[in-house]
Amino acid sequence: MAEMLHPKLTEISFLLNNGVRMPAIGLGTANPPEKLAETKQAVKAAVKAGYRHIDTAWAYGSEPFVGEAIKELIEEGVIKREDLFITTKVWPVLWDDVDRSLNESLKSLGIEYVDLLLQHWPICYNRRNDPHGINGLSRNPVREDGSPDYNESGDWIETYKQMEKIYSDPKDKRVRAIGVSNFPVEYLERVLKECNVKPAMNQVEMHPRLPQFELNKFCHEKNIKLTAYSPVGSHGAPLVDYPPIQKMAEKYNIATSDILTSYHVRQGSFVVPRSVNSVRIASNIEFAPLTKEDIDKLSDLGRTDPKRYINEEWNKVVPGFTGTGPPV
Ligand SMILES: NC(=O)C1=CN([C@@H]2O[C@H](COP(=O)(O)OP(=O)(O)OC[C@H]3O[C@@H](n4cnc5c(N)ncnc54)[C@H](OP(=O)(O)O)[C@@H]3O)[C@@H](O)[C@H]2O)C=CC1
Ligand SMILES: O=C1O[C@H](CO)[C@@H](O)[C@@H]1O
Repeated sequence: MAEMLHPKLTEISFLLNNGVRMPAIGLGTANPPEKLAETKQAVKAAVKAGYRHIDTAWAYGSEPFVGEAIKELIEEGVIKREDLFITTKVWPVLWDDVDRSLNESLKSLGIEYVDLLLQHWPICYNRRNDPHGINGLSRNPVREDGSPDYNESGDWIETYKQMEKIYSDPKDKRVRAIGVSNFPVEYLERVLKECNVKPAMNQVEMHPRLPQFELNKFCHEKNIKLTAYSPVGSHGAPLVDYPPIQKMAEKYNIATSDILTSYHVRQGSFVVPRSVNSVRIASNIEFAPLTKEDIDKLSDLGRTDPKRYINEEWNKVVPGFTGTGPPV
């Protein structure tokens, strides 16, 4: 029997609810401090391997390196700015100053617009100066007793309202689409009720051990796309060594990481694996034609062995974004 030909994940894209086209797979850039500078060569390797979508954030400290890579790729004639899809995010220390956040991101990235701007977390922090922080601000401010320094009178919806104002101004060309990240269903419902622009995206931790059944159902019904972060289990890629997923990879004669990326794209979602290793960057884009039964089997791990990898102290105020996640 002739072998089936499949596209690479980098050749697949989906439309957002405002008509903007977004490549299905992007390179994650939340690199640890000791690997931050490697972001530049990672982005260049990714683009040369076919990626056209880069996921970054004000809070990552990786924007200047993403910017250097974009500049060189354009100068080398590899791509034009409009060939790339750049996502960045507003961190909760700038919850009430989206204009500043966006301008700092654009400056660091060396570009005039981003393709997608996300509210990173529905949280309001107080601003504290920190010369070692991001643009002089502490990323995760804490009080004397070590607890997160939330702004108790702040309302997280203010961030989204400022984002939609920028997006809706016909003279302001700085963002092509807006969305959110780490939003549970009840928070999305509030946005839909109180705001005018429907979020195009909700970026959340998602993989077979955290399949986000409820969010998938809600977002599908409302035409809000999902992006899966930490698709291989974040630092050290623990899901790549997870036996049930390895078994699925053997069936398809493909790398385990490709099962983990294809799992989302096969369901119409976006995925942003991170790597600074050019071999892994290029190998994470093979497409596995998973059947509905295979996807159901993988998602069942979210019932039998649920696990959340991004589980930080300050996430705990967001319902469903702590512990092993929402009940399934
Ligand atoms: N909105 C949000 O709140 C969040 C968004 N994100 C976004 O999602 C991206 C991805 O999530 P992240 O948490 O970084 O974790 P990932 O699940 O992408 O895992 C990254 C780790 O996996 C390793 N890795 C990647 N591919 C392979 C492979 N094929 N085989 C073995 N190891 C591999 C990398 O190491 P190496 O570099 O050595 O290859 C790195 O240690 C982030 O970079 C960021 O852009 C992430 C967390 C939260
Ligand atoms: O986007 C993010 O990345 C870090 C973890 O890598 C997390 O704190 C934040 O939500």
